[in-house]
Amino acid sequence: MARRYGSLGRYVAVFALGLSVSLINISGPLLPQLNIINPLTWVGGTLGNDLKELAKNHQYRIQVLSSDPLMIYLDEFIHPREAKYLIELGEAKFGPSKVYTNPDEKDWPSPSYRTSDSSVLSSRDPIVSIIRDRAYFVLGFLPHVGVEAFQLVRYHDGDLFGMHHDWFREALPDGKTGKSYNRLASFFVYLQADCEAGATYFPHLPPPPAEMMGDSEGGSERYQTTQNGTGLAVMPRLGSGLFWQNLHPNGTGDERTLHAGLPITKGTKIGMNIWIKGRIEG
Ligand SMILES: O=C(O)CCC(=O)C(=O)O
Ligand SMILES: [Fe+2]
Repeated sequence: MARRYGSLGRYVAVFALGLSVSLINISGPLLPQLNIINPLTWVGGTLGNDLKELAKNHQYRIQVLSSDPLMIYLDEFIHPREAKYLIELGEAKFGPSKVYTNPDEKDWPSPSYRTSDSSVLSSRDPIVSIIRDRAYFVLGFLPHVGVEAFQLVRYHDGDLFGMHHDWFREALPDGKTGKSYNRLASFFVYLQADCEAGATYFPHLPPPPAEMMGDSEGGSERYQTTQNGTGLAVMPRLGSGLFWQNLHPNGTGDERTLHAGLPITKGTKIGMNIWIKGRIEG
């Protein structure tokens, strides 16, 4: 008996050795597909968690630029690493930006009115989701019913987006609920600002007061006005941007939120829109 078990043991040992040799043989070519044991994937995963931690703990500052309409400067709202990540997320999906035609703007759209490219980001992405929560925190007590998918907009040399409102003349049906909504508020944040000019310009907003322009915080790097001192021009700065309210409390669009992305004269500017949905009764 003992000898029979002994020889069986030898068979098992030889079989096990053969199996492990064949595993060694196949593990080479298969390695890149096996996420758990591929060291490169593992390092990538670690970096992802690291970015999530960074995103969850990110701090920013705010500054009120106007109370009516509500306009808030978001100082370093997005970390440069988050910005890089979001651009990479949208990179492959850029296509010519669309323009919604409003009935009262008769000569829309002309090809030179909006020359940028746009890309919609996946709402399921974990970093997008952390930033969405950050935006919701800013909204605080403002009643809202959701957020559109984040939209990147990219400008190269000479590109622009002419004067427009972010709100719609006619409320839109919400894809999920079918109920009408309009864009209650907008976040517009610069994810890349390697450009000259290209301010976001609001002709009906108050210009920055002179004392803010020369302040120790570098006010003039953030905001400017036109030569004749009308309107507010917010300069592209990586990670910073604006939050403003588009609708009056009764749900109608605020005409004073008219704005444009002025042409950039050199380089690349990438911004990200986060549009907040407000419920429209009826
Ligand atoms: O590019 C800008 O500065 C503004 C962009 C904008 O207003 C928009 O995408 O709705
Ligand atoms: Fe806009």
